[in-house]
Amino acid sequence: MIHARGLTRTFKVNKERVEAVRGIDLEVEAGRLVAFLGPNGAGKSTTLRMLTTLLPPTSGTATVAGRDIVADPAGVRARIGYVGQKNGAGENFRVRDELVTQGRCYGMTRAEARRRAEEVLDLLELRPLALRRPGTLSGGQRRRLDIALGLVHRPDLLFLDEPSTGLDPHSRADIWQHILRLRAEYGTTVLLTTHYLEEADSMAERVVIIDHGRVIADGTTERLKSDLAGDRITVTVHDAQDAARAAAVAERFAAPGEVSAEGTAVRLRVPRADAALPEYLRALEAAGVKAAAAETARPTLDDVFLALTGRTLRESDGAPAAA
Ligand SMILES: Nc1ncnc2c1ncn2[C@@H]1O[C@H](COP(=O)(O)OP(=O)(O)OP(=O)(O)O)[C@@H](O)[C@H]1O
Repeated sequence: MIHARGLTRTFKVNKERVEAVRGIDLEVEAGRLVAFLGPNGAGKSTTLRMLTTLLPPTSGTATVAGRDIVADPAGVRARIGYVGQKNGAGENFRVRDELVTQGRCYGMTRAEARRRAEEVLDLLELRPLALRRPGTLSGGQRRRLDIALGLVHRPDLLFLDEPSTGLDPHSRADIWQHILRLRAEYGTTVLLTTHYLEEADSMAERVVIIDHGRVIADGTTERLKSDLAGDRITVTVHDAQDAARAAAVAERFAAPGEVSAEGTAVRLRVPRADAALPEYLRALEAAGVKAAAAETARPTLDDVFLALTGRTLRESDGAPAAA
């Protein structure tokens, strides 16, 4: 559905060059839900805007929904939906009429556009709001209208730039339910950007982490976590002497840099805690060290970002992008 090779985009601001995107390769198969995750200024929106033909690339090539983004931008646009960060609806029409007008813009007859407007009103649960003006809708309702507008022409591929940013937790969960339903019921391919770690973690099947205009990791959340961050095991023993011995035993299960002892607690990072913990506890017993307590924790995507960059995503948010 998306094949991109070496996409770059440079902006000139006054006399300075801002390298917003520095060479992105991307393959997305039909029916997938992919999240671009990265700090502010990482290049997520710029990449999306190139893939949706809103912005020409400085270099590189891409086909989206089978059409070349440079040679056939109209062909791409006819086959994709794009929901930007800013609201797509105007203020002049009521919700239903906005949808009909959108259909007309895509060349539908009036009757066809009306029929499709009714379908998307149901799809995004907007029917009770059909006669309202967009300006009177709540943030979450308005976002649903934006998504409905992006779906009027039945695109196979939907791009969503920060679909849940600025919404309260309830509305964010609601938007996600709609996105997941689109994919489950209609097989729509969805590529979205987010900087909400927890959302990318729990909702997306594949996460592409972008930093300073480059893809620094790409895979399922499970894979990224076990390959790049690993699970944490914390074992508490009875005194500092035992902790030192437990740390020495831990080095059989984890690399030396992944083991630490502090007071009576020993921490280690391993690819899979469920497999390693029983063995570690047995090895401690064999070494004559008694464990008082043991716990495991799955890594977060922030741990993955930290392992890759030495920074946390939260720290990076709001930091100016490197040029
Ligand atoms: N039109 C523009 N002119 C100049 N610089 C731009 C332009 N658009 C984006 N940039 C710069 O390119 C870099 C990447 O911006 P982009 O919006 O793609 O990041 P992002 O990852 O989407 O960030 P956010 O999460 O804040 O939306 C930033 O340094 C930004 O200031």
